[in-house]
Amino acid sequence: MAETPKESPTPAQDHALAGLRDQIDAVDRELLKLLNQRAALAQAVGGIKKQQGSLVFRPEREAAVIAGLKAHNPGPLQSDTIAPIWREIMSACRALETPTRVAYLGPAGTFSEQASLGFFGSSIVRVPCTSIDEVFRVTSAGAADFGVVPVENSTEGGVARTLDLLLSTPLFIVAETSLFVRHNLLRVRNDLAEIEAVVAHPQALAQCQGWLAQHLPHAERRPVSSNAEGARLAAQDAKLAAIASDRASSEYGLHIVAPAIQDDAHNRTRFAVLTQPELHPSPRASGRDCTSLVVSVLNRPGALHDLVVPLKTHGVSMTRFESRPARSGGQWEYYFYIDLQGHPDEAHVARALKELRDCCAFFKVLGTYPLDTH
Ligand SMILES: C=C(O[C@@H]1C=C(C(=O)O)C=C[C@H]1O)C(=O)O
Repeated sequence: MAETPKESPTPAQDHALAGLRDQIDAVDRELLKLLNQRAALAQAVGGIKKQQGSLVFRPEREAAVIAGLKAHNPGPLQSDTIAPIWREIMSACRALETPTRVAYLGPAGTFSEQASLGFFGSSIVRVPCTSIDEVFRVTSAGAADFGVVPVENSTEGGVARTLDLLLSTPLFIVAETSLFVRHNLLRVRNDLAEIEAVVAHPQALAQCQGWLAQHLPHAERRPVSSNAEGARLAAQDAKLAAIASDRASSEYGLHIVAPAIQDDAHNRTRFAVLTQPELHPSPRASGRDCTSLVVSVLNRPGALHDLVVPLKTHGVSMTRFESRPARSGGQWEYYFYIDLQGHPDEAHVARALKELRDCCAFFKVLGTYPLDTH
């Protein structure tokens, strides 16, 4: 189709443009001055924290900063853009207090990396790991200050390995973050012919199974440790196709043969931010908090009903309830992963938790933290 010929700019328009850009330059210089003022204040906060021996990162404070700005945003900036902008600003301020080391499932280009950078901003020390187990190990050993692990996906449900490790390690959750997960079919060639195998993380294969069954019914599904690892392999072998992010396509120089092939258009993954309890105090109440628990009950009639009674009595909402086998020698016993709305510093939540603890054979608080601020 022929392009509509554009009018050439008039001298008046050119003059107006130059004037507006001069104003933008002046605003940018003012912003830079203010950002440096902010950074100096954060450094001063860092000095006090050092004297107190307390940690730099305060997820509840950062959540409150973002919520406050969103509530007072006069526009025209859209509210959704406030969180990513301020996460970067706070990341740069935090880095002046101390470097933050963040472990996640790598290599470069994974959704875990994207979630980590989205949450902590880009002024961090990246610690990519080869498995979810390694993220837990590295964080437990103190080689990273925080670990970021996928907990659940809106299509596929809980990430079994994360749930099992949350139960058995002392790390606790200090924050959550979620990510829109858009999977693409990536390949060296830009077509669907002669694909022998699709290589991806088992979660990604599962999230795209409808599309794969329709378009590549005969290709083998080959699970690998991460989608980025799949992309790396596909970059070396034209018979392979990977399922991975836009970022991975540029990282490994692959064509996006088919974009957005996930079966659910609103596919999201929720990640937990973990740390060692002795290093980091549990976040204080922010007003919009989640408390995650894992419990088990004795196998007797009405046990599950008894679990929810304290929540109903004290008006505490349960936002998630998920079971995992307890691996108790084929006894059909379960651990229940429960998310509650609220913080134990709130009296009604504390009362509900106490009564809940009394009716459980096993009870562990995995963490209490501010809800995700998009
Ligand atoms: C400056 C602080 O330290 C960090 C940086 C923050 C910021 O830049 O606003 C907020 C919370 C902390 O993660 C603070 O605790 O206030």
